[in-house]
Amino acid sequence: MEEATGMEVGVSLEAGKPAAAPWGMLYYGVPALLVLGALYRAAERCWLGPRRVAGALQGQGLRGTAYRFPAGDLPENARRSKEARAKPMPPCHDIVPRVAPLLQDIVKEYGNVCITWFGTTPRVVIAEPELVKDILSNKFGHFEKFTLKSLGKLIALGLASYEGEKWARHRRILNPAFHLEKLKRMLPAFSMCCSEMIDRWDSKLAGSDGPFELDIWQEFQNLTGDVISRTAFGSSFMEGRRIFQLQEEQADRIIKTIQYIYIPGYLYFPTENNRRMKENSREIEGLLRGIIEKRSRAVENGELSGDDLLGLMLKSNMDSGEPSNLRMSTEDVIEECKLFYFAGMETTSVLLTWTLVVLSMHPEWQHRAREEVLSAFGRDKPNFDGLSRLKTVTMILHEVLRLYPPAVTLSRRTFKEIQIGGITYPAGVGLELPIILIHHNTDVWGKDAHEFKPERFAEGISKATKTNQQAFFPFGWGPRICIGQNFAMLEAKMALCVILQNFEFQLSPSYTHAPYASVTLHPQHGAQIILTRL
Ligand code: HEM
Repeated sequence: MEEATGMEVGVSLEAGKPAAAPWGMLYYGVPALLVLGALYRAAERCWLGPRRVAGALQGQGLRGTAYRFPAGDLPENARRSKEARAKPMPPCHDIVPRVAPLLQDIVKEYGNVCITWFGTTPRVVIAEPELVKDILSNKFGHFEKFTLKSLGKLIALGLASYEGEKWARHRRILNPAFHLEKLKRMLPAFSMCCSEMIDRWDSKLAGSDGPFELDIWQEFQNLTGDVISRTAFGSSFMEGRRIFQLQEEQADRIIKTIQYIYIPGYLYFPTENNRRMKENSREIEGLLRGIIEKRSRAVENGELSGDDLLGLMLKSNMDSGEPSNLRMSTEDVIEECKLFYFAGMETTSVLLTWTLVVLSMHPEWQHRAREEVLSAFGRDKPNFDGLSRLKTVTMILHEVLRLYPPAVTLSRRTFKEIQIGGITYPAGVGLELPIILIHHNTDVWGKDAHEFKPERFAEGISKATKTNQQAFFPFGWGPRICIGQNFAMLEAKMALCVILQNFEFQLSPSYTHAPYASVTLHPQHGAQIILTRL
C-alpha cells in the first residue's frame, strides 16, 4: 500500500484538478506545526521553564539538587522514605531522619533556603522560621496555596484550596461556626463520643480489672470520626459516618496515586484504583447532597438549623448579606463538608495518638497531667471553663504538636514576583515550608530540641524558643491559619481528660516506634498501649 501524498488529497479536494504545491505544504505543514507546537510546550513545561526559574534562583546564590528529568527528586524521595520506613527507630523523639530523610539531608547540605524538584517544578525549601512566618502572613497577597486541583476534587476542595475573593467569602461564612461560643455548644457531643469510647474500652475488660492492650491509633480514628460526624451533621450522624468511611478509603487510594501524579493524565488511566476513586467520589457527593438539600429546606423555612457545623454554615450562608449568586451553592457546601473530614478528623487523631505514646514514654508527665485533671474535675465530666484553664495539659499538647506536627510540611507558590530573604522569586515558584524541620531545629529550640520538655511552653508559645522567635506552626500561621484549631484543642483536651480520669497507660512490648509521613504523621505499625483501669 502506497503512502498517501498531499497531491492525492489535493486531487480529491479540487475535483480532478492537478494539485498545487501549497496544498501539499498545508497537508504536511499544519500537522507538523501542531506537533512542533506541542513539543515546544512540553519542553517549555518540563525543561526550559523549570531550568529558567532554577537558573534565576541559582544566579542569586541559591543552591540545591540538580534537576533529573522527568520526576525531579520524587523518585529519590520515595526511595529514601521507603528505606527509612523499613527500619524502626529507637524510642526517642528525634524523628526527622525517619520522617523526612531526603529533606533533612538537602537542608543540611545546601542550607535553610535551597532548591529541590517536585517533578518538573522547582521547589524552594524554606526552613527559616522568620521567612516562613512572612510567607504565611501573605501581607501583600504574593503567595497562593500549592494544590493539585485534579486530586483535590477527588478528596475535597473547599476553604483550604480556594484563593482570593472566593476564599475570603467562604472564610467569612465559615468563621462563625468555629467561634468559641459555638464550640461550647458542641462540648456535649465531644463528651458523648468520649464516654462511648470509654464504654467500649470497659467492655474489653470483660469484668476483670486487669490491664488490656489496645491499638489506640485505630481507637482515636474512630473517636475523631465520631466527633466530626456528630458535630458536622448532628442528627444525620449515621449518614455522616458512612460518608466519612468512604472518605477514609478515598484517602488511602489517593496516597497510592500521588507518586505517579507527575505523569500527565495519570488520573484518567483506566486503573482499578482510579475507577474506585471516581465511584467513591460520586457516592460521597450523592449522600452529602441528600443531607444538605434536606437541611437547606429546613433553614429556608425558618426551622431550627441546629448547633452542628452544617447547620451553622447554612445559617451563616443565609445571613451573610451576600446576593444569592455570591452565597455558597450546594456544590460549595458539599466540598466544605468533605473538607471537615480530611482537615479535622485525621489531624486530631494523630495528635491524640502521639500524646498517649509520649505520655507512656514519660510517666512523670502522665502523672502530673492526671493530678491536674483530677483536681480540676474529680470524676465529673470536664466542662468548657475548666478545660480552658488546664495548664499542664495544654503545655503537653503543645510539646507533642511541636515534636510530632500532624501536618509535616506546608506549601505555597509565588503568585507575583517577590523578594524573600534577599532573593527575588519570579511568579510560579513552589515553596515548601518544612514545619517538622523548624520544630526540631536546635538553633531555635536549643540543644534539647528533640527532647520532650513541656515546661518550655510554661510561659506561653512566644517564650518557648531559645531565641524568643515565633517558630511553632502546627496550625499554620496568618490569614489561613487552621480554622479548626480551637475545635481540635478542645476535642483533644476533652479526650485526654476523660482517659486520664479513667485509665493509666504504658507502651505495650509489641509497640514499635515508627512515625512516618503519610498525608499526616502516622504511626506506621499502630500504637499498642496497655491500659489499666483506675
Ligand atoms: C490537631 C489538629 C489539626 C491540625 C494540626 C491542623 C493543621 C492545619 C494547618 C497546618 C492548616 C494550614 C494549612 C496551610 O496553611 O496550608 C490548617 C488549615 C485548615 N484546617 Fe486544620 N488542623 C487541625 C484540625 C482541624 C479541624 C478539627 C478542622 C475542622 C473541623 C480543621 C479545618 C481546617 C480548615 C478548613 C483549614 C483551611 C483554612 C483556610 O485555608 O482558610 N482543622 N489546619
